[in-house]
Amino acid sequence: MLAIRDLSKTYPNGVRALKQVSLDIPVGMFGLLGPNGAGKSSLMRTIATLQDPDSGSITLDGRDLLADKPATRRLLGYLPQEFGVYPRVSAETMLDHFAVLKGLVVRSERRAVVESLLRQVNLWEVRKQKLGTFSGGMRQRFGIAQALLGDPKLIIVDEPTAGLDPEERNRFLNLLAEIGEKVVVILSTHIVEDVTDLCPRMAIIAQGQVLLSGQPGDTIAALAGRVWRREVPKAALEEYRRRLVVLSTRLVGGRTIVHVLADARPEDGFVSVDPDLEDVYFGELRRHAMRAA
Ligand SMILES: Nc1ncnc2c1ncn2[C@@H]1O[C@H](COP(=O)(O)OP(=O)(O)OP(=O)(O)O)[C@@H](O)[C@H]1O
Repeated sequence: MLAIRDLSKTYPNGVRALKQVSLDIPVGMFGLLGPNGAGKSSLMRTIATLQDPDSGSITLDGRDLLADKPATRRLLGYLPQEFGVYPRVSAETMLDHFAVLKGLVVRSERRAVVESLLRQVNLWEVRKQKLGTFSGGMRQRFGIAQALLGDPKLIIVDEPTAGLDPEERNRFLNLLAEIGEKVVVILSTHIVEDVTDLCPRMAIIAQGQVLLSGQPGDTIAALAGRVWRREVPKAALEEYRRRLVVLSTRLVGGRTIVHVLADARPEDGFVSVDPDLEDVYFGELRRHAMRAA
C-alpha cells in the first residue's frame, strides 16, 4: 500500500501545485483524474523522487520513499508525460541500454529480460525497428517496457493515452491492466473513460487538492436519481448554466444535450439518466469551483 500524507508543494513562482494531498493507494490500478494544471504531474514527479515536496510524507508498505531516493528509484517504474527516445536507435538496443542503467550488468541475464519485456508489450516482432518509426501507441508500449525493468513495486504512468487512437489506447490499457494485477500502478489522466474502463480505485484532483477518492462504482451510485438530461437549444445554454447545476454539455449528432444535477426533476422536459463517472467528475469540479468562488 502506498500512503501519501499531507503532501504540499509550492513552486518558486508561487504556484501551489499540491495542497495537503493525502491518498491511500493499494495494489492495482489507481486512476488519478484531473483537468490540465490540476497537479497530477507534480504529484507523479514527487512520488518518483524527481522533486521534493515542501512537506508531507510518502510511504510504500511503511517504507519512507523520500528518505532514500536511490533505493526508491530501484522500486519504481516511471513513464513520464514526455518520454524522449533516440529516434535512430532500435527498440531492442534502447531497452538494453536502459537495462544497463537499471543495474542489469550481466549480458545474458539482460538479454533474457529485454526479450521477455519486448514480448510482453508486443514489440518483439519490431524490435529491430528504429524508435523514430514507431507509432504513438508503440512508443508508449516501449515506455511501459522500460518502466517495467527491474521488477518495480510501484509504477507511475503520466497521461499515457493522450494522442493514441482507440485501438492503440485499448491495447495500451489492457497491458496496464495485466501489470496492475500485481503491483501498485498509478495512472494519471484527464480522460474519464481511462479510469472507468480500468481502475478499481481512483481520485479526482483539481488545483492541487483531492476532491474525492474511492471506488468509481460507489461514487457513481452516490449520484443515482440526481442526474437529468435534456436536449436544449444552443443559444439557451448560458441561461441553463445560470439557473441549474449543469454538469456537462455534449453535442450529439448536432444536438446539444445537457446533464444537470438536481435532487428532483428540475423542470419539464428533463429525463432521469443513469449517472456515469463523467457526471461524478464534472459534478466534483463544479462543486469545487463553486466553493472557490
Ligand atoms: N516547474 C514548475 N514551475 C512552476 N510552476 C509549475 C511547474 N510545474 C508545474 N507548474 C504549475 O503547477 C500547476 C500544476 O501543474 P501539473 O503539471 O502538476 O498539472 P497536471 O495536472 O499534470 O496538468 P496537465 O494535465 O496539463 O499535465 C500548474 O499551475 C502548473 O502551471
